[in-house]
Formats: sequence, C-alpha cells, structure tokens
Amino acid sequence: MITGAYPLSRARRNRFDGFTRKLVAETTLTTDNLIWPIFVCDGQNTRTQVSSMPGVERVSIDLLESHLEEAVALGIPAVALFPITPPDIRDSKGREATNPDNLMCRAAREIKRLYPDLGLIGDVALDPYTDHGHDGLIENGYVVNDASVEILALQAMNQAAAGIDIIAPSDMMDGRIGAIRAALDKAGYENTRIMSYAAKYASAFYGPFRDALGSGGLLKGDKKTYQMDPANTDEALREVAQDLQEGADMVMVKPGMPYLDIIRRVRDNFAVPTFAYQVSGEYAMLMAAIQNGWLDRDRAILESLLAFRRAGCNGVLTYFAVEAARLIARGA
Ligand SMILES: NCc1[nH]cc(CCC(=O)O)c1CC(=O)O
Ligand SMILES: [Mg+2]
Repeated sequence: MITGAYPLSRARRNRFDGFTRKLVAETTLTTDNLIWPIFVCDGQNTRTQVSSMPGVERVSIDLLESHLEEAVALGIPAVALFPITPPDIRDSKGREATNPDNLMCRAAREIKRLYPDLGLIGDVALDPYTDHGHDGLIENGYVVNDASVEILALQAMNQAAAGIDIIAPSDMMDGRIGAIRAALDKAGYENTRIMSYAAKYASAFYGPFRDALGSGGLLKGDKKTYQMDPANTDEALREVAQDLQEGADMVMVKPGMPYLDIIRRVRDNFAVPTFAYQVSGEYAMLMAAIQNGWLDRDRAILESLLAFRRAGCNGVLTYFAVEAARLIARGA
C-alpha cells in the first residue's frame, strides 16, 4: 500500500483522463458476463408484455428465432429459459415438469436447432408447474424435501435430454444437487453442468417474475421454509459449501444488488465460478426510475451490472442483458 502523504500522492491523478482511467480500472463488464433470462409461452405468434417489467416479453416458440437473433449476434453466451405453463396444465404435483414435450423442452430443442452454440440454462423447480405455486411437493401444508428432490432429479434429466446444457436448480431443497448429479451421471449426462442457486433468499424482489409466470396469484403462503432468511450470511457459506461438495460446478446468489455482500463472501471463501441473478424486482425498480426520468438509463444499467463484477461475479443473469450488450458494443 502506497501511503505517501499529500501533496506527493494525489489520487485524482489517475482519474485525470479517459485513457488513464481505463488503464487503472480494476474490473470490467463484457458481454461474456451476461446471461439473458427469457420467458417462453404457449401458442403461435404470441408475444405479451410483462406489465411489472417494462420491455420484458413472453414469446411463443415460433418467435424465438427473431427474439434471440440480436442476443446471439451481440455474443451473449447463454440464455436461461422460463416456461409459462397454462393454468389448466398445472397440478398439485407439478407433473408437467417431467413431460418430455413440455414447453421448456420444446423451446430448448428449437433453440439448439436454431442457435447450436448458444448456451442453454434450465431452471429446475416445480413452481412453473404446480397449481399451488411452490417449488416442491406439499404434504400437510408443508413443502416436503426428499419427495420433492426425487421429482426435481427427474425434471433435470428431462431437461438434459432436451438439450439443456446447464441445469440450474432454484428450489432450495436440501440434497438436490447430489441427487441431480447422480441421476445425470447415471443417464450418461456427465458433462451437463450444474449451476446451483445455492444461496437463494426468500425475497420480495421476485414479485414481478411471479407475475410473468402467472404463479404469483396461485402461490399459497410464502417460501420461507425453504428459501433463506435475508438476515443470514454465514448460512449462505454453508449452503454453498454443501452444494459444491454435492457436485455443483457453479454457484449463484439471488437476488443480486441487495446481496452483494454475500457474493463477495462466497467468492473470497470458495473461489469458484460465481453468478448472481439481478432479479425481476431489481429490474422493475431500475426501470421505474428510468421511465420517470429519475435515472440515466444507460449509466444506471451498466453501473448496476459492473457492481456484480466488482463483488466477484463471473456473470450475471439480467433482464438487461441485450440492452447492456448493445451499450458495450457501442463502447458506452
Ligand atoms: N424457482 C422459482 C424462481 N426461479 C427464478 C425466480 C425469480 C427470478 C426473478 O425474480 O427474476 C424464481 C422465483 C421464486 O423463487 O419464487
Ligand atoms: Mg442448499
């Protein structure tokens, strides 16, 4: 550490001009760091807006080619798929999750056909498929662990068979990473990666996502018996340690911006590929201020994403992915 006293040391010298600022920058945000979550819906030529997420759309499979074209051209490495299951297909056990022709699998096969080099991340949890909106099975009003894990492993295999490259369990059941890893390996999918939502908090910031999926109105109660308490930080390290031990290749912290401290601790303690999800509520919050003219759009987007890199993330799942990639391409 240089401690030379003023006036010999002037911190502002390295901020004097643009090229010097670039030379001394400690972190960068590139398009390689961006993962784009997309919502896929049933039907033909169907495109609907998510009202609480201005600019975010649900699109039917036949529109995926044009929907993804720019993202692919800009070099976004991967997309995360979220299916909108029609209410009449949901049931108490989330059976649709294991249907090889469900929306997620059909979308995955189509995207692989159209864009074979685009990485596909599949969310594993039962909430898009259950009529109660929970991520697992319910017995006597409680989301049960081990029986849920059995179905989640089948769901993961179903996705791997459809061409999903990275399985991303977001359910927060105990032991699901080990069960999924064992099931994948046994079925010959030993190179299918697992990005674990290892430290996922019971957060108010998922509200707009649940609107997008149509699971918000269905959800009975809350997810506090399986998602983490926002008060906790040591517990996040134990969750990550366990998932790594069970075979996770990458870990995720979620939500993002209110949990940058967790990201930094995970990075420092484990030095493994670490991701964060800038969730729907964060997007809604930023967009609301941007639309009001209260924040400068381009700068707010890029600064919010750079913060994840500074906190130690390899990459970020963000609804701003395409917008950010455009800005990066322009050299903003
Ligand atoms: N397994 C559900 C899931 N997967 C991703 C999100 C939230 C993503 C977002 O808010 O953008 C959620 C919501 C929840 O746990 O209720
Ligand atoms: Mg866990």
